[in-house]
Amino acid sequence: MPDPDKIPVFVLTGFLGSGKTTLLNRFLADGVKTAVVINEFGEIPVDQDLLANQNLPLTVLSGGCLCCKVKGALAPTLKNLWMTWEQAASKPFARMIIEASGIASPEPILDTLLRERWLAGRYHLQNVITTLAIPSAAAQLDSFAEARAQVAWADTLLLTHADVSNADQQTALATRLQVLAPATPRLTAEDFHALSLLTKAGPSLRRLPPAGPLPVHNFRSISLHLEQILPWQHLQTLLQQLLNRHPQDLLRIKGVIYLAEQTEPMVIQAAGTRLYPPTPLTARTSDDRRSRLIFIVNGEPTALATDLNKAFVPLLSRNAIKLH
Ligand SMILES: Nc1nc2c(ncn2[C@@H]2O[C@H](COP(=O)(O)OP(=O)(O)OP(=O)(O)O)[C@@H](O)[C@H]2O)c(=O)[nH]1
Repeated sequence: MPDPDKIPVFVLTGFLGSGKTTLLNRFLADGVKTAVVINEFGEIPVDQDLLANQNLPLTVLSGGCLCCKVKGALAPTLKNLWMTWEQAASKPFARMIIEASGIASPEPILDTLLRERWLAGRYHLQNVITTLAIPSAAAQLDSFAEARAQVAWADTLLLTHADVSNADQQTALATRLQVLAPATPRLTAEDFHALSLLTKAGPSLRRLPPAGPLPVHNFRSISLHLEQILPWQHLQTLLQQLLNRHPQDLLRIKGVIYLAEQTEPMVIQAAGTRLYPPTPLTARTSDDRRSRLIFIVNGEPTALATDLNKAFVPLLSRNAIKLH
């Protein structure tokens, strides 16, 4: 049974664009006071702007993964949050949700939560939930060790994008999961029970992740600030051309953009070669009218960087493209 004196922690993991932030918003809608830690690989964080509820203790750790470059930031973050919690007469949160970056391997995160004595005495790791986008997950599991680790360490697998998947994709994913995690419960994100994951007790015994060197990723991110305000059709054409020219290496695009035809900022997202239509931002932490875009790339992004320069440099202020 979870210890009532410890704060329950939920780790939300899953490959790039698989629906973690979407699910986080659904979880937060239950109104339980929640501290949220969001980890983003890109240098310009976007996810915090996508949260419908901006009125919560939120920490964003960006510019690397919690499993490697920013692993060291997790323990102090959780310690500070606990101190705030302990000193407050009215408790600011009753649970914590950590959203890992889409390319994070979960082991180092679990290692921090389970092996750091001070933390393990105050926080209880309740559930590790891994999202998998049905149309793309089988190929990601074949290509990326990080995706396989996310499945291997999950307490629950949550299948997303069922509405845009077909029977072949569902079978391909089910076949992979039967090999990688045959005993791990699977839910679809639409399933009513997905929402009850935050009240369900986690496993009574946990494997400890093996102590070892931190993972080395083969991913890069490119971020850019766009000062010129474009019509959507123009930007859409530029982005779709990049996605079509780099189907293997360009894994994810996301950003907050300003468009000629809209007064409010918009969110754009692409995962795989799918570019989603822009959606208005309901909440925004700042409003500087500068669009920002993040591209996450597998391998050295030389060819993509060249194409990005060709497409965007005429529209940018000097040195606005950063490789990370
Ligand atoms: N059609 C469909 N779209 C979805 C579903 N879940 C999420 N999306 C969309 O997929 C895109 C990516 O979703 P996110 O929730 O941002 O994914 P993420 O895992 O947080 O992405 P990263 O943090 O970049 O790894 C967004 O445009 C979502 O609106 C789903 O079940 N069906």
